[in-house]
Amino acid sequence: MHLEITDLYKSFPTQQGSLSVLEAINLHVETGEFVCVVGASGSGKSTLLRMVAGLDLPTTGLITVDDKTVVGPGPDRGMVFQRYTLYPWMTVAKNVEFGLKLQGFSQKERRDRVAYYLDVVGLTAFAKALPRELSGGMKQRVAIARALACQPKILLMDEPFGALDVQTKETMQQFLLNLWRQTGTSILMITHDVGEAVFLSQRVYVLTARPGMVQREIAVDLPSERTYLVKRESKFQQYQDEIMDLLRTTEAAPLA
Ligand SMILES: Nc1ncnc2c1ncn2[C@@H]1O[C@H](COP(=O)(O)OP(=O)(O)OP(=O)(O)O)[C@@H](O)[C@H]1O
Repeated sequence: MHLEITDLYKSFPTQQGSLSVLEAINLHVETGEFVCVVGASGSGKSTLLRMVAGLDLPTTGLITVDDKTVVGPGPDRGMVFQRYTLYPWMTVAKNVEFGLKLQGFSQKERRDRVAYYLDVVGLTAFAKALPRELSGGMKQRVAIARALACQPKILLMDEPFGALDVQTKETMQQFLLNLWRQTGTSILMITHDVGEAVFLSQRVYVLTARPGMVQREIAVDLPSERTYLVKRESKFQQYQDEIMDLLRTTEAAPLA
């Protein structure tokens, strides 16, 4: 898997004229990498991820996955959003199965994959539960299982733990890190939580405030087997401080 974003610009038409949101973005993710993009609110992080998902198109520039240009959504990219996007009337198992049905997998293949990925996220016992019976963290685990069930080449995550309380968030970060190590999935995640980015990723792209440009690319040289204890190490703190300082140095351009 090779995701490449080349010279990407994105602007939106507004009543005051064109609003430039992203400029000159160059970014890549390789097989099995965990990469985070951090930036201030409004720096275009969600817009960037939506374009990688094929839900919106760049104004200029190119996004490719394995040399194929992204022109719309596809099963090679799985998406997990901040807000729970489960179908409330479907059981956990049916939610995970949904994308597989759309893709025309046989009943047996669907059953096998649902069982496998519910096990991966530790929710086998909740297969028949409805989303309203689950905690926030559990709902996000279902959303992750649903995305993984289609066996995408890359998982795209938009602030997946942004709506969770601090403790659940920490549990989910550890869960995601273990899952990433077990499955070898490539992950591109956006977050405004700097500590989360350092804890999870191998590389971090730091965006400037709007318009978002890549201000710095930072390789996180911490062991890949991490627990919360790594957050107490001085190296972790140094990465966190470096990124926070970068974020402080830029201010958003005026809206008009
Ligand atoms: N469809 C749209 N039309 C016009 N402007 C838009 C549209 N989508 C996003 N924007 C603007 O683009 C800018 C970037 O938005 P985006 O949601 O990508 O930022 P973000 O970095 O993800 O922010 P946050 O961290 O607050 O979620 C914002 O100023 C937003 O108002």
